[in-house]
Amino acid sequence: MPMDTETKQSGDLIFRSKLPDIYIPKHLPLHSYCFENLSEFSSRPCLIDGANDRIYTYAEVELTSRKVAVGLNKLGIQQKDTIMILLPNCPEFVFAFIGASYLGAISTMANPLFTPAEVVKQAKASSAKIIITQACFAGKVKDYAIENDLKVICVDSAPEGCVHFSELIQSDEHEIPEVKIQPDDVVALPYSSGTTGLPKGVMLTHKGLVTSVAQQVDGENANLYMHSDDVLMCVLPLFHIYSLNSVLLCALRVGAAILIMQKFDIAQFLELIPKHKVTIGPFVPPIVLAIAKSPLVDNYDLSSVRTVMSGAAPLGKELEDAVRAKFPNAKLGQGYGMTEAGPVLAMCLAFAKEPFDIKSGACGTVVRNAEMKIVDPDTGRSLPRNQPGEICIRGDQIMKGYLNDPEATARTIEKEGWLHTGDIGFIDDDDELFIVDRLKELIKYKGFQVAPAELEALLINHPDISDAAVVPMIDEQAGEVPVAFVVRSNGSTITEDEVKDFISKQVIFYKRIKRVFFVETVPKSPSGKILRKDLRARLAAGISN
Ligand SMILES: CC(C)(COP(=O)(O)OP(=O)(O)OC[C@H]1O[C@@H](n2cnc3c(N)ncnc32)[C@H](O)[C@@H]1OP(=O)(O)O)[C@@H](O)C(=O)NCCC(=O)NCCSC(=O)/C=C/c1ccc(O)cc1
Repeated sequence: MPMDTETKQSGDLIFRSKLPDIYIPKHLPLHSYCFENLSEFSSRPCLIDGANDRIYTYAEVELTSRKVAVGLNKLGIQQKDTIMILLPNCPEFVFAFIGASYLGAISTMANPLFTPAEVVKQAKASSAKIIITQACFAGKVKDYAIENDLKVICVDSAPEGCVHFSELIQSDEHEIPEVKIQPDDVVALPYSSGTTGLPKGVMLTHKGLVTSVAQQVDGENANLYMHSDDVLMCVLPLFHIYSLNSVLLCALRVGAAILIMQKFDIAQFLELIPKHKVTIGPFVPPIVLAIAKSPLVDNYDLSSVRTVMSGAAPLGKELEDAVRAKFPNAKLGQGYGMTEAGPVLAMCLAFAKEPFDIKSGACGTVVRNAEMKIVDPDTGRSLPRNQPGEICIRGDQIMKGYLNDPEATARTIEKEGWLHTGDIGFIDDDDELFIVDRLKELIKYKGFQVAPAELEALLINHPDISDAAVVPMIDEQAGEVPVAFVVRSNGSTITEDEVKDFISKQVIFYKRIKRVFFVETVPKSPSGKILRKDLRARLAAGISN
């Protein structure tokens, strides 16, 4: 009998999953939870390095992670300390993350393609005590490490002043210090700008990540069914929570193999799928687009894939239909996540062990053991089915808060525990969630976050710019790209290219400004807030410079 998925609670209309709640062992530290059933698959492949076909079994991954925990501890890392993982996808990423968890330490992850200033900002804000990276990126943190007496560990070779990762693995795993990890202790600290402002450290706890993974893959009728015969394509970067949670942690929990790709390359990607009989593909729309458009696809047998999931940005119906034809045996659907939400709010129920019918365009149904409501952004009142409003979520999986920023935390999570997403959507009669708009100012380039406030702060630093506003512009390849409305200082003749170059030098590629529109003033509310909606409307109406 279907559960009642809609209830009223102190005036709020609350939506729940069609799947019943389950027991979640949220008292366990994350590593203990992930490896709880290890004995069932210890000799099976855990990590497959796509670059060289090297396979690490579950037993090896667990042992190496414990050795790394000891190695980190010998370098001074203790419970509650933070390490920075500045790596592309590679086995060492996994050893470092799980190793830190064993110590009760925290991992903050950053994109290795960040500029030195971007990396240092995060290292400073998170108080990272060690930075783990590749030799080619070590130069980005060299000065900061010397000034602050930090160790830099390189996974491939050890340039002068750096420690080689292999030294960590030489430790005796029995020397792990005894630590008492509390469910509310932080284990991961990704950075996200949330609904407004600059990137902030998102405190994800052991309990939060255990709950999120369980909501996806635990239970008799798992929402995102996967098992130890599955092979997951891990091409999305582990330094973002999507891949870290829905690929790595979910796979570890069920004993599936994780096929690691360091960088997306369509030819190599298509070759690896039949070679390793990939069964589950967690993707983002630009990858789906590449598959739909590539003439190479027809040369490869993609019949091993049974699940294609898209998340992190909206997937249009046409694209969904176009890619469906490329995977003859796959179910296609979407998941909806946000770093602050732990990250998964909704997951496609066609991925359940006993699947439900779904509609294309939906981004799933709220996960089990959680509550969702849709509120009117003006009145705060909760709305019934089929009426769009701000999506809010409550449950043990959401973040503990933003690091050292109680005000931003209070703006995002209400006292009653509801996390506001800044996304506008509605729930239909079949409990499926559809996202229709965004309240928050965030720009998403291929699923990567761009915080307008960050670029605006850089722009107004230029002496020839007196004011600036950054908003998203629709782009076929990237989904959205950042564009700037700029007010020149008195007498300045600064050009579009000069503005673009000024920013390009300071930010990672996906934050580069693609267009500059010079204006007399930036529209603002009486309280000084940039009226981004007006600027987006001007773009939609086809502004010309
Ligand atoms: C794989 C993508 C889709 C495409 O990559 P690409 O084809 O290399 O294109 P890019 O535009 O990213 O990169 C292009 C540039 O970067 C360079 N590049 C690129 N990787 C390299 C490299 N490893 N070395 C060196 N140069 C490089 C590349 O050469 C090129 O440089 P240039 O020519 O100068 O522009 C890439 O954009 C990507 O990984 N996007 C996804 C980001 C992502 O994971 N976001 C998740 C945020 S968290 C979230 O929203 C959670 C949602 C969620 C939803 C559901 C859930 O279940 C759970 C969670």
